[in-house]
Amino acid sequence: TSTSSPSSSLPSFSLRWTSLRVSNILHPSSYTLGPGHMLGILGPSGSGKSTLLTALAGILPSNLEYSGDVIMLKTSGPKDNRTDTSQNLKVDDIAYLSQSDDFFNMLTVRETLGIESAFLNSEVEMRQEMLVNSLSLNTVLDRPIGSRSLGSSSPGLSGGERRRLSCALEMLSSPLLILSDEPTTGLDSSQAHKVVKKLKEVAVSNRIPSVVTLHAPRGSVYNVLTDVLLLAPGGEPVYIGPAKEACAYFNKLGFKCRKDGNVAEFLIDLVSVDVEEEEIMKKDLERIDILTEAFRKREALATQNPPPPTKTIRTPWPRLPVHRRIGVLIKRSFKQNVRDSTVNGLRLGACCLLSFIFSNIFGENMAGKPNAKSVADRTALLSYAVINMSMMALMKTLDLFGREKPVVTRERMKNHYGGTEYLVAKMIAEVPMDCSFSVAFAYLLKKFTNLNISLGRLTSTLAVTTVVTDLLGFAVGSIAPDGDTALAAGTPIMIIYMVLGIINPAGASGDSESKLPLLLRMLKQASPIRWAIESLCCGEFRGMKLARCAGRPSMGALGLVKTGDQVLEALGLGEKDWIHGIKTLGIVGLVEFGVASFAQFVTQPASRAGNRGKGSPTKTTTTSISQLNENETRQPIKATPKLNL
Ligand SMILES: Nc1ncnc2c1ncn2[C@@H]1O[C@H](COP(=O)(O)OP(=O)(O)OP(=O)(O)O)[C@@H](O)[C@H]1O
Repeated sequence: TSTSSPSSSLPSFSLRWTSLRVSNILHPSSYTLGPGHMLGILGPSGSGKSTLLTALAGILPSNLEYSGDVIMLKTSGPKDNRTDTSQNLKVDDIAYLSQSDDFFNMLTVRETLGIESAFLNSEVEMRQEMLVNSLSLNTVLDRPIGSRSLGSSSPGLSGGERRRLSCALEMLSSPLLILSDEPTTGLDSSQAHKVVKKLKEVAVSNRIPSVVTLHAPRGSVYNVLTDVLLLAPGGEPVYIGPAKEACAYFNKLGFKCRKDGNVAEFLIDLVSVDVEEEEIMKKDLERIDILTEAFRKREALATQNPPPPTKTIRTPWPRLPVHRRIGVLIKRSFKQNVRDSTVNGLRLGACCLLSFIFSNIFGENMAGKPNAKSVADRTALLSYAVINMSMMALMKTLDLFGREKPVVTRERMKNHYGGTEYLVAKMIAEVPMDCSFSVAFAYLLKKFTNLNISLGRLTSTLAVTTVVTDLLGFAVGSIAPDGDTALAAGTPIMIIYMVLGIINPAGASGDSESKLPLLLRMLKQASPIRWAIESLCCGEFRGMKLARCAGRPSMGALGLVKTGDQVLEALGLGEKDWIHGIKTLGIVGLVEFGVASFAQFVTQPASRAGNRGKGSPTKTTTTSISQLNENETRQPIKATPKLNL
């Protein structure tokens, strides 16, 4: 394929891969896809279409081994003397449209596009308008995206509209390469044609290559393609070349394509295996063997003449300044949080209901002047208050974190912002709202019961506890690979913190901690629940005078105490005060934030190696994917596998 743009003096880009192979999933292929060209990867389900796409994007899962080179060729210079230079293919050069469409569901289409434009820090309004028009998103611009999960109360956009929005988001930047995985999923034939045509138009107007995987394209979609790669089961390529020459190629091998038939259907049929009937299956396998053998011969010839090495300069997108990046993130998180009226309503309702229930259960002994009989109830009430606020904050944070993860990963792959920036923005946007629930709960609790602790201390302790538990959620969410794992891990962590943090007024004794194994002692030190309860107990009992009670107190030795200080002594908190608990809670929160930031850094998506960034053009040395990763442990590819049917 020619790599130079025939008429323009503007630079054009081509994608070249050589002997690209992935574990035993994808067998080697080499190709150069020219500017404005669109390659369709066709093949039956499981033949490795998506795997090839992720290999080209450089975002293969870490358990897969790969070899081969992928480079971008830049053709530039005056019309009569154009030269090819090669450059690293970085994730942030690529528009990658994955199979799933993930968004912040409380935002509208317009807001979602606006946020992507803001991160791109460039004049993209015109492009945005053009994309909205050509992808027919005008009618849904001000609609919230909503959630497509079963039974969702806000279904929002249809599957096809979400697909077109994903497409628009990826096209907003000026990518050097467009990769789209099944862009036509969920679209009717006219919309599917529209989307593929739009992708091709962007490729043509930007003079860049584009690759799409297609499961079963219609004739109209196939006609948009300029090039085709046909994969057989087991990831065996059987054809790669111009779309218009595919029929002639197979005709030559003895497989006739009907002139009036759908070429895509003919190609897919060539590599399909009917496993229901043994005779037909045998024939199908024989045909595929012939095709793969012919392809391997062609591939061997092609790799005998490797392309010459070249040099390059690349111009990265300037990144937004850090304060503006955080500003955009805060705005988005805030909107996502505030607009979730169902969840917010439920949280407020839970605060009211629980304060009412707690005060009814524990409030009876607390009426009138404080006495020894109320000590256990006061301790239990404060403990449940802490547990309630912590649990609510953690569950909400983990749930939101999990839902945001795919979007954040995608954006961080494009190097829009760093993990710590995301965490800081989330804290600023979400913590005030979370704390407002703590304030409401503390106010109601104080109002309904005869707690001794001041409203200020009760409110601030519960608010700090909420912040620290939010941070715990950030840490767990950052370490866990997805939302489900985070939720599954978060609950037992919280229960451990609860068990270790709760003070049992009947059995409390200061020296019991030293008898615990080291791990449990460490966990006890890290338990926000422990420090919050200790702090509240100090605030409640320090300086309290206990009146004689009429009935017999049920808490053993605690029944004999006369002052709050004696209670604290008995609870093992003799030396401690309210401020000590709050300070330690703050330290726990800082450690959790450190863990979350570190986990975000360690799990940084592939674009960390990219050099987009400081606002000015950057020079890079020429390196192919295989060289870039030479420090990584790459095991040799195993022997050619059998067909994986
Ligand atoms: N990370 C992985 N580890 C192991 N095997 C994998 C991994 N990713 C994909 N595979 C396997 O590789 C094969 C090809 O998967 P891939 O998703 O690329 O197929 P596909 O052609 O895109 O399928 P579909 O059209 O159904 O999306 C499948 O058998 C799949 O199970």
